[in-house]
Amino acid sequence: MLSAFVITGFLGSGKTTLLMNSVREHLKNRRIAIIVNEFGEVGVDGKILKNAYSQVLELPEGCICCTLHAEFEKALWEIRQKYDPEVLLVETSGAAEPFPVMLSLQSLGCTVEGVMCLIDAYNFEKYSHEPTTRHQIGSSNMLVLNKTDLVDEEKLKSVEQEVVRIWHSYRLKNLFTGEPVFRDFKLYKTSYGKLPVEVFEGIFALKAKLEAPEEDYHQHHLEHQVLYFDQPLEYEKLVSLLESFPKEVFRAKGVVRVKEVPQALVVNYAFGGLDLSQTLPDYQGKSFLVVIKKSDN
Ligand SMILES: Nc1nc2c(ncn2[C@@H]2O[C@H](COP(=O)(O)OP(=O)(O)OP(=O)(O)O)[C@@H](O)[C@H]2O)c(=O)[nH]1
Repeated sequence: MLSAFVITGFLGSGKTTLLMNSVREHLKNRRIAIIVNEFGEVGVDGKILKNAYSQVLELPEGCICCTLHAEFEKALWEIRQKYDPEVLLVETSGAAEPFPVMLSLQSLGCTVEGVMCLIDAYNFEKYSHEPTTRHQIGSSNMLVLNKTDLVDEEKLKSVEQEVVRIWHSYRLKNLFTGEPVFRDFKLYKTSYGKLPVEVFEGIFALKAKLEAPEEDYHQHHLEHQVLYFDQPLEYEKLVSLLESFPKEVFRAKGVVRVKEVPQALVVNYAFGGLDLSQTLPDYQGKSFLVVIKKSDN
């Protein structure tokens, strides 16, 4: 049996960072394969992850929980044939719901060892009302309150209460028996996705056999646009561009060359916060920025 972990959580909550920090540390002696899906046709996470892992398969166009369902199953089959991994990690796009992914994993013979939902504790109230967020939390058995370095005790406590409340209201149930799929959840508080080794030891494995729901309940409330830059930008211009985004822009990410820095910069913008500290020294591709915003309809 191939062990699989699903890593879910809203846009910018820290999924890729968790893969870089905890997973790499705790599963370093295992044969790992990663499937990463992003919202938008250009992937950034895959480029970052390929610096750290040899077997990364990107599914950038579309969402693996709805339009890319068949491609996800094909990718899963291929990755098993090619690499024979011991552990598979699926990073869903921040706009995806994990349930259909769990279902595919089970139906293709993987053991779902755990579904981790990353919560951005700092920005949680800005996206907690999104239906996708609620389903992501309710479909998980590990709730990871991330970015705790950016919040005080009081805020963390209120985020925790709200997350737990959502889990109870939206927890996954077997459609036929009405039984909850996960009897309980485990809650972690961390920063930069640093988790204890127990998370990766298979102790939270999903025992229930999942059944497919009949209705298609997943809807996107997000849209995206990709901006390409032919020439390196001035650093200040890039910062002004990012700072000029309206609040409907939840997330922007990309790889952009600027005049002042020799390596391409990884752009990480989430809910008004900007991080330009990471670089991709070997990046040869185009300069681009994926901008994800709440859709008007
Ligand atoms: N301060 C702080 N920043 C964090 C933490 N975890 C992640 N970040 C930053 O948050 C930004 C987004 O992190 P990612 O790991 O790319 O988030 P993601 O969930 O993979 O993003 P999407 O794939 O777009 O949904 C990056 O700039 C990270 O460095 C944390 O615990 N504290």
